[in-house]
Amino acid sequence: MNAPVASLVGDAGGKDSRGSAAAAAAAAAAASILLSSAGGSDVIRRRTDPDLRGLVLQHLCVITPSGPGRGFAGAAVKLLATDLSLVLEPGQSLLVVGPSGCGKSSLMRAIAGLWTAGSGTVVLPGSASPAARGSVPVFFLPQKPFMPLGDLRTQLTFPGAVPAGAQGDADRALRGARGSRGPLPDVHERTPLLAEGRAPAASGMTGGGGNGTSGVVPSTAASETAGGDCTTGGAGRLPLSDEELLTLLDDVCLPDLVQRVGGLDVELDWSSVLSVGEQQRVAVLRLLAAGPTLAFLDEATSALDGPTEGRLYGLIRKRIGCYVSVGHRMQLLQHHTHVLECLGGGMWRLDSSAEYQHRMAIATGLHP
Ligand SMILES: Nc1ncnc2c1ncn2[C@@H]1O[C@H](COP(=O)(O)OP(=O)(O)OP(=O)(O)O)[C@@H](O)[C@H]1O
Repeated sequence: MNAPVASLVGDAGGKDSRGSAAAAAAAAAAASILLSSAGGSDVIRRRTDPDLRGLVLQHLCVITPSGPGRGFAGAAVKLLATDLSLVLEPGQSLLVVGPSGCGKSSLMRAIAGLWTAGSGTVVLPGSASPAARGSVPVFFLPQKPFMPLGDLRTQLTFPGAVPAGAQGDADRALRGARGSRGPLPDVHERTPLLAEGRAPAASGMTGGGGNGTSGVVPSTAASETAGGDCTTGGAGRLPLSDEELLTLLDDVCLPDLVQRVGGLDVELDWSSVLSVGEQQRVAVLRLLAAGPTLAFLDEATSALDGPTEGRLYGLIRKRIGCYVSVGHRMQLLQHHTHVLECLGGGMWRLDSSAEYQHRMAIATGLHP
């Protein structure tokens, strides 16, 4: 890999689009390209790099799906993000914020490889080799965790290690999660990453402008199981000993769960017997157990009280090198280094957490 970029970098496709008027014009132009080409053959291109420890987005555009069997019947294509480029380095974390329905989850899913409509390039960490054990490149936590059939141990270790050569199973699971919509495309060719060596970020970059239409999910994308947590191929650190599981349960504020349900081997209907907040804590345990290079958390702690959410994010911050979250609570800011604000109509703004808080304080009159 090329020399690391010093800090998270956002740009708007090389254009000077910091001014909101310029950005708005770029987004409007992009929208007209997008809307006229919706249903065409453009796709979000995706690559993996075994040396990458973070995330690279290049000119990413995300739109709502269109065409037969996709999206909402008769609904117009909606621009969710335009011309978003950034580099997330190890130790950096991104909080995606914005009004309800502006496209935060869709953007996250597009980046993770679970959403197909758009254009641009996403580069994700990959396994060093198919047989490599000890690291899961990418892990995705949805708001509502998937609780598979099985005993408590199965819940805690889901989705478990992906054995070498089992990518076909992951692909099948992904295809099932996507509603069997056509074949999974091939992995795009590898090209040198971070080759541009972007300059350190100027603060408060805004964006908009780009093109793209419908999509692609390569076999190296994060695989999802029935809408639940997902990982990319490669083996995780599982299986875990009972002692390790008990320690992790303690970590995620479920110290008495094993005792309460009657043991690790007890089988119950877990989505009924555990509250949503408990299920979210189980999902965070899975994340900590897997120890991925890069994690995506889509409102994954939304059902938790503030102190518990803070404690879990404290652990994530310490143990997961790089992560992207969608969330609404201001307290999440302290657990992320940068903020991507979705402004609607595909527009966005990228700030450091401190800059974002400063702006918010001024906007709400809390700061002179
Ligand atoms: N499969 C789909 N087909 C077409 N449009 C969709 C699809 N899924 C979501 N959308 C639309 O995309 C837009 C963005 O949805 P998304 O869930 O990404 O928003 P969000 O910002 O995460 O919202 P919230 O904060 O309420 O969770 C919404 O208008 C939604 O209706």
